[in-house]
Amino acid sequence: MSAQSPIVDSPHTLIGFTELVALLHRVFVQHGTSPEVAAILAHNCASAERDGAHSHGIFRIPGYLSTLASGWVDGKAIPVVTDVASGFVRVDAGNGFAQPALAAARPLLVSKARSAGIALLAIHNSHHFAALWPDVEPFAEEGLVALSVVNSMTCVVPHGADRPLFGTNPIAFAAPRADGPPIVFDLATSAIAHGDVQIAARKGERLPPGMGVDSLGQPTTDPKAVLEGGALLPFGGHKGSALSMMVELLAAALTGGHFSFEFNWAEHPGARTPWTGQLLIVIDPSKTAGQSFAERSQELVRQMHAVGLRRLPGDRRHRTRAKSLGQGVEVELQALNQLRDWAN
Ligand SMILES: NC(=O)C1=CN([C@@H]2O[C@H](COP(=O)(O)OP(=O)(O)OC[C@H]3O[C@@H](n4cnc5c(N)ncnc54)[C@H](OP(=O)(O)O)[C@@H]3O)[C@@H](O)[C@H]2O)C=CC1
Ligand SMILES: O=C(O)C1=NCCCC1
Repeated sequence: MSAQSPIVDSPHTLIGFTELVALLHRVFVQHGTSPEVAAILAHNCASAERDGAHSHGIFRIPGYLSTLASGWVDGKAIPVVTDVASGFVRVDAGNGFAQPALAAARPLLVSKARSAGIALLAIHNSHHFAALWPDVEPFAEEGLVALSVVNSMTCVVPHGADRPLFGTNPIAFAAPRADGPPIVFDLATSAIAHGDVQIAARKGERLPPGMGVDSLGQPTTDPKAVLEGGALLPFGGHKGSALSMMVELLAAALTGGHFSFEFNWAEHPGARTPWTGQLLIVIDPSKTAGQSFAERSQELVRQMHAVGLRRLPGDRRHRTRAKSLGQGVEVELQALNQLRDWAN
């Protein structure tokens, strides 16, 4: 199995979303996951590709497969859900992927959020290698507000420090609104996601200034210098750094997962998935808001548009999604052929 895929800027082709999910399902099963885990990861990965979230779509498949081959992650893990307290659910992902752990705990989490108004899900012993928005958006589609954080692997220098410690540590948020898809944002707390640095390196592009440092800690715009011994910076200086620290605390310390600097995959060549933790908070706004929350969030959007805002977070994804569902998902031909090989 080659880790050199996909080739960016190669010819593209179209594939139906359902066909892509089925293809990815076969790829995962062929490479050691259970059919249940494969179904969740395939849908997640195809959704990212469908929405144009390329740094966490098909681009990630070689990393998933080399990780499975290395024995670093258990592709057949069965998550263990514990009902801890009225608003608190805990899942041990069993050294498996985080998304099946979330799926296993979801019914209990939603029922607690609906009865208590708020519920918290702590996932530990888990691997998250994907975009975070697919974890929160479905809650908002059923009228709930959701916030999630996950920590990754050490590659970000805390503001004011000399060496990397934090992960790229994304934060995702989703809220329903009356006249449109949920409001969703999902952002790395690093100046750029690690996946985008890899993509820039493959394309031979430079990074914008202020995103990374080389192995000597000197500012660089060379993505290879960042990947080969260098590191990333937090977005927004001390502010992004504080948020990244918060993600470490919530996603790892509070869940019982590893901090980004605590796991060591050196003895598993090919391992790419951070072995960390994830936190979700789900709120039922009907319990807290005096007026309809969805109407209030719609009003906020109206006012943002009134002051000239043209793009909400999530707008680009939804435009790409609509196009993909109409014409098919645009994928690199070489990457698609490789997936077909891996599926057989
Ligand atoms: N699993 C893991 O450990 C990690 C995963 N990641 C994932 O990497 C992905 C990319 O992260 P990142 O590079 O920070 O994301 P981006 O900087 O591309 O986007 C961040 C958010 O801002 C929105 N946005 C971007 N540009 C604009 C604009 N001009 N106006 C309004 N909104 C805008 C995006 O919406 P839209 O999507 O519509 O463009 C998105 O919600 C995320 O999905 C994240 O979860 C990152 C780090 C670690
Ligand atoms: O893009 C990133 O940054 C990451 N994505 C998946 C997990 C590792 C970090």
